[in-house]
Amino acid sequence: MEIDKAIQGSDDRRLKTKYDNAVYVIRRALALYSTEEIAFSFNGGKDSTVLLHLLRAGYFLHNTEKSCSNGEVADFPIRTIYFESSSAFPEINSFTYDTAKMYGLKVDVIRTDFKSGLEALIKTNPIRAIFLGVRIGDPTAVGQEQFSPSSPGWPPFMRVNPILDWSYRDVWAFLLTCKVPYCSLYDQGYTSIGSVYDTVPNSLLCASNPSGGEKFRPAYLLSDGRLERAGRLKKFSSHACVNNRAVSNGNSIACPVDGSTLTASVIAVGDEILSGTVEDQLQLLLCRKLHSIGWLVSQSLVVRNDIDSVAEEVEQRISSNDMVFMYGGIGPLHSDVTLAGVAKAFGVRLAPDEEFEEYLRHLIGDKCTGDHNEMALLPEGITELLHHERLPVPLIKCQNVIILTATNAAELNEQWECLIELTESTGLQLKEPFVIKEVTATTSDVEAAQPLSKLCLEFPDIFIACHRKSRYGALFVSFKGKDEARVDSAIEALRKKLPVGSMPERSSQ
Ligand SMILES: Cc1cc2nc3c(=O)[nH]c(=O)nc-3n(C[C@H](O)[C@H](O)[C@H](O)COP(=O)(O)O)c2cc1C
Ligand SMILES: Nc1ncnc2c1ncn2[C@@H]1O[C@H](COP(=O)(O)OP(=O)(O)OP(=O)(O)O)[C@@H](O)[C@H]1O
Ligand SMILES: [Mg+2]
Repeated sequence: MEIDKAIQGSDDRRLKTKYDNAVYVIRRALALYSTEEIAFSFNGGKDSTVLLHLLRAGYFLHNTEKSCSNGEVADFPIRTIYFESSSAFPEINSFTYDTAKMYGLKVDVIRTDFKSGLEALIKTNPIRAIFLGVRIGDPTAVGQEQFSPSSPGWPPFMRVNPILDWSYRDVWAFLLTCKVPYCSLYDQGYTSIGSVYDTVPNSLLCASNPSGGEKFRPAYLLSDGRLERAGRLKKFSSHACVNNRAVSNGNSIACPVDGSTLTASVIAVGDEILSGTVEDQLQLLLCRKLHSIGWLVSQSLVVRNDIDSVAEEVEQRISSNDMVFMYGGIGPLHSDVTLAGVAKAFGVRLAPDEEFEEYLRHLIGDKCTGDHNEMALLPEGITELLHHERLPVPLIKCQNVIILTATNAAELNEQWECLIELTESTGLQLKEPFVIKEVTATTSDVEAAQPLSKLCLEFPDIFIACHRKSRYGALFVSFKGKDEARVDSAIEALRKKLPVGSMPERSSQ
């Protein structure tokens, strides 16, 4: 068996020990469960690629011992499951499918979230154990051992983690020693791969090339494996090279943001806003409030009152922002799906929260019905109640999602003030506010275009945005930055670049 031969022929003693231990775990599992009862969770990532070859070797060794046969593993009979997502890198997708073909894997492609996918799989198949490429150091490895039952709230199965104790270096030693194919992204500086929204090449592998562009060295050259997730930082992080895919996919801002700038997304839930029957005033107010505490708003959007739509947006925004603010869709009505959407995004269920129920009972009193109790269902295990004496009911925080119950500007002002007073428990750090200044210019867009482009290059730390209130009226140029003197310098620099007299006065602050 080529994998076993490659390892036995290597003089890397540490690798041999890791290999032997992993194969031992695999053979224990193969002895405990029948082939029909096990599955292999494969996603084309480096860790699951290592696991694939360990399983092939382990399966072969297990069988040769039983039957004394001697040969290659032609087909791999263990059911392979792949959770395909539209936000996966195309390279990951094609590698997964190519690998499946090359090694004769029987792949079940699942297009739902992990939990419901596994629920359906287990309902229709006798699966009792699933092999995963989880390693110590992965956020999901917390509390896991080589054999760990699935978490409470998940369908019942045994998680088998043969490479739990492998280091980043072990993974690359194995892949390179065995000379097996791996996803091409790892040769382009990616060191751990999530979705296109939260993954960029690891800046520690960034090497400038003579033509001035950026080039990334291959993943196996990362010397400190503890930094393998450095490319899984937020979109606007200073660690991420600007010219990367996650940024270019998501946002066209020239990115005048340093690593310390905190970013937020605002999500309103409301069919009534989307159908144009109600004007959303909270969005504007919330964006202003966030800027006033020095936060950058990276997206503000409205989604339908539909659990999956909410979950999809929340899932995307939580990984690329420091905080997500939500409003709308809270309560006992059929359309109040915000909390269910948040729970789904985090992969947890809604569960009764006694403390919250108590608050509601105080507020609603005897009128408490079954429906009202439904309001006390909160995302399990991730919810924190934000108490403030001026709030009749605490606000809900689920990890980095804050759910506001305000329905108008006055209520939002009140809830915001409470949040500001609660910064210690909310994580809502107060930063130096942005200074925003706006000027008008009487130039045409054609005249203004080039000077403005140059200005953006000269002032990369200032956001410069333009709009017109009427097609033939003045051009409004706004300047946003943390340093007022820099904002003023940018305004003066624009004045010098435009024809004399075309920037008459400062219109507002
Ligand atoms: C086959 C399989 C089983 C899983 N079992 C559990 C589980 O028992 N408990 C849990 O909290 N998460 C479970 N997860 C979810 C993972 O812990 C994790 O959220 C997922 O791999 C995404 O990781 P990422 O956010 O780093 O991409 C499972 C995932 C898969 C693919
Ligand atoms: N979409 C998915 N489909 C099937 N299995 C998955 C999926 N995502 C994660 N897994 C399982 O979880 C394991 C851990 O995922 P993780 O992202 O940490 O590792 P990886 O994708 O193999 O490598 P990398 O760290 O380079 O991304 C995988 O090895 C795989 O077993
Ligand atoms: Mg991965």
